[in-house]
Amino acid sequence: MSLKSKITGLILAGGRGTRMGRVDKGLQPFRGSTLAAHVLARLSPQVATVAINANRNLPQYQALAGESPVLPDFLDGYAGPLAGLQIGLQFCPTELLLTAPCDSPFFPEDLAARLYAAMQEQGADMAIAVTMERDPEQPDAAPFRQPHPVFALLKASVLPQLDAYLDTGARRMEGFFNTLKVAEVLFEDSAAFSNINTLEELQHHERSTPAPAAPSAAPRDSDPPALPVAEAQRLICQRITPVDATETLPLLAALDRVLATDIISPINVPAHDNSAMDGYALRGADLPADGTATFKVIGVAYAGHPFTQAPQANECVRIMTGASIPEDCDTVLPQELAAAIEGDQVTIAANAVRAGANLRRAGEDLKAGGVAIAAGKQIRPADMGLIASLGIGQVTVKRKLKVAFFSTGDELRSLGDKLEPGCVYDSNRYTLFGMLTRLGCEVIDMGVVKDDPQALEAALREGANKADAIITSGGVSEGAADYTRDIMALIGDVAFWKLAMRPGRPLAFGKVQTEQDSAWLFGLPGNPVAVMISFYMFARPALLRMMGSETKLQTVQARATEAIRKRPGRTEYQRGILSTGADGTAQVRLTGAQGSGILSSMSEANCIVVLHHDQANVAAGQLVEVMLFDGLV
Ligand SMILES: Nc1nc2c(c(=O)[nH]1)N[C@H]1C(S)=C(S)[C@@H](COP(=O)(O)OP(=O)(O)OC[C@H]3O[C@@H](n4cnc5c(N)ncnc54)[C@H](O)[C@@H]3O)O[C@H]1N2
Ligand code: MOO
Ligand SMILES: [Mg+2]
Repeated sequence: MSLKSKITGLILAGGRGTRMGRVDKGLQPFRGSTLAAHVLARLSPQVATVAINANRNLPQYQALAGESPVLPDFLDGYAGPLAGLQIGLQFCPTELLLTAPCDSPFFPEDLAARLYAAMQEQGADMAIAVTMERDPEQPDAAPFRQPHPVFALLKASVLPQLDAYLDTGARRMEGFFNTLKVAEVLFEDSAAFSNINTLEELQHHERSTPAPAAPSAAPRDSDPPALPVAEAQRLICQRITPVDATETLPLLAALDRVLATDIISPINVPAHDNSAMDGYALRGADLPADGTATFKVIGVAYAGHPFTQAPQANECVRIMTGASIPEDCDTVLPQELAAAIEGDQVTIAANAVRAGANLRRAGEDLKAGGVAIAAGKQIRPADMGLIASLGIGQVTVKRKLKVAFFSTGDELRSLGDKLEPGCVYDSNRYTLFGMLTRLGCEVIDMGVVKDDPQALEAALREGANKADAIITSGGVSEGAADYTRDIMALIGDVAFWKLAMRPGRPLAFGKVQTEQDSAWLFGLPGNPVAVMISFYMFARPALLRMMGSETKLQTVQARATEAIRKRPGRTEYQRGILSTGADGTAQVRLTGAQGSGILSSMSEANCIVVLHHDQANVAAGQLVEVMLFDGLV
């Protein structure tokens, strides 16, 4: 069943047109027909059938709708878009309803497909379009998220919820959406969702060049607001879900893998009360309140060789660290704290040891039946030891992630090739290999792919069939040979973002789909440092999430040894060298030139200085956040 056949379109034309002098907006003449006719032309190819919600001029709308219905609100008094939605859902003969307002004729031709993909992935009841906008009054301020709730794809089955919401007298769209699970889909082209509110705006659009039919047709911002890093990370994470498949491995083969199930302790750890010191086990009640007391040694307890007899008053047991505490004993005197030891007589002074001291209680580390390590943890050396301490020799982990990667560019030469004029050796594949291997992925190296649309398409298809994710480098910017963009968009649902960050400004993210399979695609920029930064900031958390883990990169604060220039409104990642200053505190200096092609300084660096979105220039001596390359564990 095609997607189109599952969707009914609804043009929302039931408003009062208050800002247009109460004219019927949808019927305003526009580029040879009417606004509503333009919306109908955009909507029809994406849906099985289109209905129009209108409350006035019904014959004119009916003429436009042809065989399809024109639906006035069921509620009285121009109750707003939710009333239109209600009647649309009542009519809706298909599983899904896609709405578009009658005054926004430029919306994307892949609106339905992209909203549907997000709805499916997130198991949502509906999906809405979102764009990033900038306040024209404050062009330097951070861009903000603008939801477009009138561009919504909904399950027809939410009608009872809408009826109940409207019955309360509430009319706000956002209020109703809060009762549903909503997926948000970021569209790069904010102009595509602009609506025509006033007659002046209508005249302005009427005069401007008519939009051709392609999706890129809507009037484009010359430079759409760049997406903040946190927002891009959120949008990526929102779409990605962990793989389901698991495998059971011997403990020694499970290092760095992600636990698929909780490790439940089958025993108390330690299994028995035992001594934390080499010394003498005794009953705390026998310790002297003042002066000294002498105890008779009645036996010896070794780790692994318990002493089974219970001491009586003023008797003790010589005990080694880790040995079980003999019955009735609750205190261990470290041997060096004895006042005197002669033969089998040990003399102890008052206050030499506190009753109850130097004992490790059964279960004080882990209780039998308790969760020793929660699912989702990447197994590190300490976890290996902990699991072994429970007597567990096999663990169930998430299956390895398969990640295909290739470099794009006619200028790239592989190792061993002659370096002709204008060419460079392909380095990105090597950094990607290293980063993916460190992350514990199964890597599929697909080599270098030329700037040739057919070769790129073949490579992306092969990657989608073989791997869970594809990582490419190069060709995502605006250059004349940057074909990757077009091919990615052609065979997948891939968005191209300009990010408010440096380096790593361009990034493509989405899904590549073939007849057989699909894979997530991370189209990283070509510049070698940008590849690494984009990988760490976006691909890494997404791949970890797919692996079932939520491990975050650790950061520390360090004093900048020099002033750092920073423009607010974007995140900057600078290569740094972290060390301990003369005063014993952490300090960081930059590695020098920060161009995104300068890989040597990435190699020299041991950390990244993260200068946050809103942060301005940093003065020497100020604290900055630092991300370490090498973790201890
Ligand atoms: N007009 C604009 N131009 C550029 C913009 C922009 O916003 N507007 N962004 C710049 C930024 S920032 C980056 S980063 C790059 C990204 O470009 P592409 O992703 O299209 O990558 P390419 O053009 O293919 O290559 C860029 C650069 O990197 C070298 N490269 C590529 N792959 C490799 C590799 N595997 N090993 C070594 N070096 C590689 C390539 O030779 C180029 O020098 O776009 C800017 N331009
Ligand atoms: O920001 Mo581009 O990402 O390095 O030069
Ligand atoms: Mg380029």
